[in-house]
Amino acid sequence: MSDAGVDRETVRTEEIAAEQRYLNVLYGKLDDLRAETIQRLKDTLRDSGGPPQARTERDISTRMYTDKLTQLSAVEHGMCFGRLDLDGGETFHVGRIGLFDEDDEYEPLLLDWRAPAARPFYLATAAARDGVQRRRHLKTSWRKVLDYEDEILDLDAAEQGSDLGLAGEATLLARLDARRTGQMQDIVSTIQAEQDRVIRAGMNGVLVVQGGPGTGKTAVALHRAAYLLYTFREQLSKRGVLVVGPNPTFLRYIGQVLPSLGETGVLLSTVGGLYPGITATGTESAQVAEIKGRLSMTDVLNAAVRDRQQVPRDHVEVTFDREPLHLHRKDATAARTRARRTRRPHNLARRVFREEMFRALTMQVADRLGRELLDRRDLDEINVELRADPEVARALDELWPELTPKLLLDELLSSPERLATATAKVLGDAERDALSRPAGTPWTPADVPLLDEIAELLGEDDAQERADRERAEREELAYAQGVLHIMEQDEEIADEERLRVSDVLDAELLAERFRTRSDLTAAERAAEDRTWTFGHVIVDEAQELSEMAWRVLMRRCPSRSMTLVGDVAQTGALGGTQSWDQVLSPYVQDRWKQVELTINYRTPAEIMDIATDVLAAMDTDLQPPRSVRTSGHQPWTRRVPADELTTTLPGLIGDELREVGDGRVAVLLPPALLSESGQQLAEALPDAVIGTRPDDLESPTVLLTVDQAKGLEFDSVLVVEPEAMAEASERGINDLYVALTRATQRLGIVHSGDLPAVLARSAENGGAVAG
Ligand SMILES: Nc1ncnc2c1ncn2[C@@H]1O[C@H](COP(=O)(O)OP(=O)(O)OP(=O)(O)O)[C@@H](O)[C@H]1O
Repeated sequence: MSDAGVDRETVRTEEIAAEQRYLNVLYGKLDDLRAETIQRLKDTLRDSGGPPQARTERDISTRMYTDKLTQLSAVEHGMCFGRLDLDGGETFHVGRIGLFDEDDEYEPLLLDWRAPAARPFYLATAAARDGVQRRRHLKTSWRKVLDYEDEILDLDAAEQGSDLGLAGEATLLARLDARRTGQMQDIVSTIQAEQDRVIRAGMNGVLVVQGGPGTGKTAVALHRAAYLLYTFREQLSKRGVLVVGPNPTFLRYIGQVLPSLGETGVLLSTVGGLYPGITATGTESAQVAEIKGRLSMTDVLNAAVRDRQQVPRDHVEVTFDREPLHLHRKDATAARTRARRTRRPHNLARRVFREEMFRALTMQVADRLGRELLDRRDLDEINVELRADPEVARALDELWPELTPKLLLDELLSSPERLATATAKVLGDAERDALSRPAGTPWTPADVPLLDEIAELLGEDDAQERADRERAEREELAYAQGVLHIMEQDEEIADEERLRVSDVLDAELLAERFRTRSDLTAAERAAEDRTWTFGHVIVDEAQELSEMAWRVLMRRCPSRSMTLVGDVAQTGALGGTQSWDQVLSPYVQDRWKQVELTINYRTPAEIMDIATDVLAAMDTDLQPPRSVRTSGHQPWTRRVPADELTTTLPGLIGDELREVGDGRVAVLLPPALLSESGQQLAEALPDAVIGTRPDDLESPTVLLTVDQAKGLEFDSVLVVEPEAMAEASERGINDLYVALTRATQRLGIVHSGDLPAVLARSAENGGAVAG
């Protein structure tokens, strides 16, 4: 090594040692904070009894300290990842949380990445330094500093910088090249400038983030949730943030990102998961889901509800007081008109209908007895008796029943007559018949927006339910208090010296007993309450949502403080979005803002070249995102006779598995082929699964449809029968684009017929290499 080389090495070793000393101080601080929080939690848990107010405060403290502990544990790995050296000689370290020095007037030891002062770490460039001289990315493993990357922001650097304007390029590329684990990782240490602007955008109004595949939309959406909770804590901790993803597998994939960012005030859900008490496990064709997603379903549901407000053809006869009593068409029609005129939802207007009917029936009975002989009190008595009569009640229920959303929708879809009446003005015969299904069929995700809509049309007479809930809460509270009391009596637990972390874990479990009460986070409460409104709503893969799904989300967010991320070139759902304007204008007219992400962090340039041809074949003026890197692997194609596909694929997949080592391989198949041959393929390979459950992504090989792979990524991807994929639906070409852009390293295309014309370049470039 030359002298200069030796010098550089010495400097590097010294710098690493200095950073290590600093990190030791930070971790010492972290340990102190943990110990202090554990102690406070112990004190809170030991303290029991007292008036309800004191208990409520204790519940809140328990939650607060438990949350804090979770947060302090989540930051252990990679707590400090960067440093900024400013013009005046000042330096700041940046990390996953903020730490302060109490002994030095609370000087910051570590800046939380979300704090305004940390912003130059993401935004400063050589051309716009913002007072920054040097940005340093630290490479650490747990508490150990391994290395660092420095960027000197001066004019020379400005001239030499890459045209993508990347910050911390080496650190970024190392992260992007890493093997995938089946779980998304946070990007706090390498957020890029265009992403930072989205993450830190103001909270008012609707922000649409349009970006091609791999531009970090999901990552940005999640970091934005964390940023908003940090910055607008007061506002958001009361109402919570809702993050909506396309399916449970995707939620599982992103589920770990937020806790590691230290946030718990967020509800992650699909639209299908937003109706409390329902797990939408049913499946149906894309065509049926599309029909259910149309805005015109509001007319169908309105008609379905009105259809449950009947009048007799002439009259209905019941026996009251051993005499016949008639519910006349004329009276019922008048009662129905009055009830409908109130414009109240069905279950609340029902009261008006019944009042009117009881009044008419009272008069009928009075006439029978001789009305002139009766006074007010007699009439009241008759009215009370009529109300108590089961036969009268049954007859009135026939005319205007109390309904639940589930009952109404199940009875609507399983009754050809009801369906025909409700859809008469809206659907043709074929579409109507497509909706028909047997009673008790499991709920599908597309049913959920319908149930939500019906819940609005029916209204809830929930007085009884609320009373029951409050009683149950009181009982649980009493139970938990009892347990705490027993703990307190226990000498061992009361002995401070003997309490250790394991005791606190038990206590955490105990605190779970308080779940349904005051210590619930906004997100937890929201999950149990259909009418909850959120402080902010973030929607990922927003292009997939139907018009009916948008109505659900808009109901959950009357303030319209929303971030919608998506890519209209990737829309797969038949009822999904082609234009953001079309989706949003009914709710906010033109009062929404769009920003674009342009850099692709996932798909290497070799693969993106091919995907770009597919994008160009779509009817869109969208630009493809620019890849930050090449992988050195040309995509390959392989033609295999159709009847040899299932026997040849295992060998091809095996080759890819060897290439990616401990990484992940995804095989993307057209839905028909997956259901036909998926089982046989999965059995022919070790550790291969058909991806139906959320944790299947952690398997080395997973077989999926494009729809299931949306939003996900893998080290290597095999796209099987691209022609069938492109022709499977109206949006097939979009699906093909999605399929091609899932790989972080390698792409193979396996086909039995001719390659679709849009993929001609893949055969030219990579050629038929495999096998
Ligand atoms: N600034 C960054 N630093 C490190 N990794 C990043 C950065 N931005 C994005 N990534 C990584 O790039 C990959 C793609 O990101 P993400 O899934 O968020 O993209 P997307 O736009 O949602 O893609 P798609 O539209 O295809 O679903 C992920 O592995 C993500 O961690």
